[in-house]
Amino acid sequence: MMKYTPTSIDTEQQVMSHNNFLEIENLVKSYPTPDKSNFVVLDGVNLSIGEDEFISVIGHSGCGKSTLLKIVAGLETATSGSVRLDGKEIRKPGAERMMVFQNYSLLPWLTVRENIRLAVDEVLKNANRAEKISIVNEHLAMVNLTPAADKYPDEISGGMKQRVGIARALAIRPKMLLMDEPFGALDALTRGKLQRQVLDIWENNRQAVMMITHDVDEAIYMSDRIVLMTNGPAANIGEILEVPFDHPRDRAAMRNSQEYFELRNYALNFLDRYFTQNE
Ligand SMILES: Nc1ncnc2c1ncn2[C@@H]1O[C@H](COP(=O)(O)OP(=O)(O)OP(=O)(O)O)[C@@H](O)[C@H]1O
Repeated sequence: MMKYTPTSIDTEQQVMSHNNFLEIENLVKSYPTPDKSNFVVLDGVNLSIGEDEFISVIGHSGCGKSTLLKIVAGLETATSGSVRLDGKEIRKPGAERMMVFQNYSLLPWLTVRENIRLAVDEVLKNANRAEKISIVNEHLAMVNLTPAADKYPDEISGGMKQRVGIARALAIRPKMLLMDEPFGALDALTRGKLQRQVLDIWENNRQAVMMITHDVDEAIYMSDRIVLMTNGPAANIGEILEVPFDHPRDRAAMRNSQEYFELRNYALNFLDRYFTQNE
């Protein structure tokens, strides 16, 4: 039987081998503790992501995945090391990096359309009224929400709310999309549909994506590479797995392949190994 072999286990090599749109170098994040020592969350993370690459980050709870994503978003600052997007050091949030959260974070007093429009107004200050209307309509249609455009968040389902969050992030045309367990709160059926929808959008208009997930199948289906984190504290990148399937992807065909089976087992074994180590 064939066995999945990662193309490169050496993360230093990964930094060199991909086009460096997002570059994370020797990233350390620690928090001061009451006894005046430091709690080290991330300890020397090196990763680079291409401008049209979809990356997933998987690791056990508390290892620092959200912290890593928040530093890239500019919502947290690094203790040391550097994070650059397109050559520019990231120091604060910016419209070129949009975040999609697990808990939707929509404004309940605004309709679906108004939630998207608010972001467009904030960021695309030079667009005129007609352009803004057309951008909002285009992105409503992209996530199949045109019929629900005038509803309020509490009148729509979780899957629909997440589609609003995705449309809102994409409408301001970011260079990079950051997603923190975007499908985590959804039932399996809705999750599958939304994964397909996001992948369709991305396959038609590729951009850099960094997505946190707990789901190995989701990571394989959607991403080009899977970053496996070691357990915290002082977490790091354990391995980076290349996903050997071309886009557009056919989930059923992938699932039936030997390569899928081997990659999936490889990732699950990695996570099991780290889980049992710290039990
Ligand atoms: N502001 C903070 N102050 C102190 N410690 C923090 C702070 N934010 C996060 N941490 C700690 O950093 C570690 C990593 O947290 P983080 O939320 O990044 O993990 P995660 O991998 O995203 O977890 P999960 O999968 O459960 O969401 C945890 O031990 C957490 O308690």
